[in-house]
Amino acid sequence: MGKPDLKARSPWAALTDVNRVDITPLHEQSVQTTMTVPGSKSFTNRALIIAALADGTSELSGILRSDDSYWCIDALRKLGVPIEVNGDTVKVEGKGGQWPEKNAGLYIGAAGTIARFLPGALACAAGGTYKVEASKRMSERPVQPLMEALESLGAHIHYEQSEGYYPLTIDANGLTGGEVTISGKVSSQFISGLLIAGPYAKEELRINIPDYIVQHAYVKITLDLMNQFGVETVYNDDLTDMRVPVSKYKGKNMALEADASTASYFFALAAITNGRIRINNLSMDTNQPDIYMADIYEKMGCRVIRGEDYIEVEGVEQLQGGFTISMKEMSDQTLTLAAIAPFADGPITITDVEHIRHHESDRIKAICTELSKMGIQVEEFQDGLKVHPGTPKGTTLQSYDDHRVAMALSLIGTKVPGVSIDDPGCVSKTCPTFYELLEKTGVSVRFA
Ligand SMILES: O=C(O)C1=C[C@@H](OP(=O)(O)O)[C@@H](O)[C@H](O)C1
Ligand SMILES: C=C(OP(=O)(O)O)C(=O)O
Repeated sequence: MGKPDLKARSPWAALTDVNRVDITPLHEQSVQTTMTVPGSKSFTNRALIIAALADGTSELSGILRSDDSYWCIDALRKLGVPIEVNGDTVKVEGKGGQWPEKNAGLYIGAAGTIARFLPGALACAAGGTYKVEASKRMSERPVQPLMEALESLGAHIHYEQSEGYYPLTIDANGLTGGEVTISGKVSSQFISGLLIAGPYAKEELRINIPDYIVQHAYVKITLDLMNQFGVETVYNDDLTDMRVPVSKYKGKNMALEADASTASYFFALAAITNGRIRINNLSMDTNQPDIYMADIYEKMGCRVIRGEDYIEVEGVEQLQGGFTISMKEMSDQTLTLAAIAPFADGPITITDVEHIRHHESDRIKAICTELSKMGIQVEEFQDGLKVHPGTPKGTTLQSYDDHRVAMALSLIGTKVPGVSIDDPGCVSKTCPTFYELLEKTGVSVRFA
């Protein structure tokens, strides 16, 4: 296990000095809570970049305060965009598609959203030289298909170390527009990155996807947000053909959605502890794909109430397994499902998620290793895994500097004694308050 990349932890991180968290199971009492979860990472970083590109000022409320959004704000400020932060509200003074700072060095931490959304936004400006550095892991994650697409639209990109990877330098000299073909098999974020820059190209941008898009809902989130900021795109149902007109975003005040991915850990907690959790700042009325974990908890025997402005999950005595499921469309939740799978009454097989081997860690390998350490029988496939029922044995687990590994494994600690997780601070990538929220549900956590 490599050391965590602490440089990527921002001033909004928590627990950076903490080596380990010990989690105590709930025993007799079950979780019965109503709560709210922080803002969506996906909405926050899209809205920040679009607001910075816009004409006029935007006030965004309900932003996520985490490493990923901190580094996004930091990069935009270094580009000369005035951003005022007040709690979870930000005011962004848009610069109309040009960056006031013509020469800047940017650091984007471990954020896939910035790594894939910012390059197009930089390249579409009329001038400027921008060196962009990322965390160690983000510098190993793929970006080449996006960079090649941008180069085909006239962008000048220079790799500082390895061809196709961060760090890299972008010499902004505008994007031509016209037709571009890009695969959606590795990351939907490449496509969102092209779309966000699209209105500032010299001609209409037409994006063709020759295969399919992993997690296409995130592309829909991008298209909808562009529309809300005043840019009307045209696209077909499966999002394989999209057109972006030459246009400009208009500044807008907006309340951002809460994070459905974060919510899912708490629904999972209710599911495995036969408890009940209501989250009252989320509903099914969202494009965030992870909201459909509600359907999976239901399939496993939980009771789900889909309210107009809340979602509630109530667990059962015995969760049901014995199914195979493609998690392609909500692959961030692969780890959550894998972590609760041992508590089901039959094996659960997860397929179609090979791309998560390129996320914050090789997530398939990480979860198989850690579940095996606890004595759970797991079969690892190139594109997924099969988890058999069993009682995990408590031990010290690794988080692989991956927020979702830490959050998913923490769930197991609420059920069985002796679970400790190294470097729990990695949750700050998307949810620095995760352990605080967990404690509020009644789970006891101790930091060492
Ligand atoms: O666009 C987004 O906000 C995201 C897209 C997805 O990435 P990939 O399409 O790269 O899997 C998802 O995993 C990530 O957490 C957020
Ligand atoms: C894959 C993830 O993040 P990123 O935005 O860095 O791709 C994630 O949050 O699970």
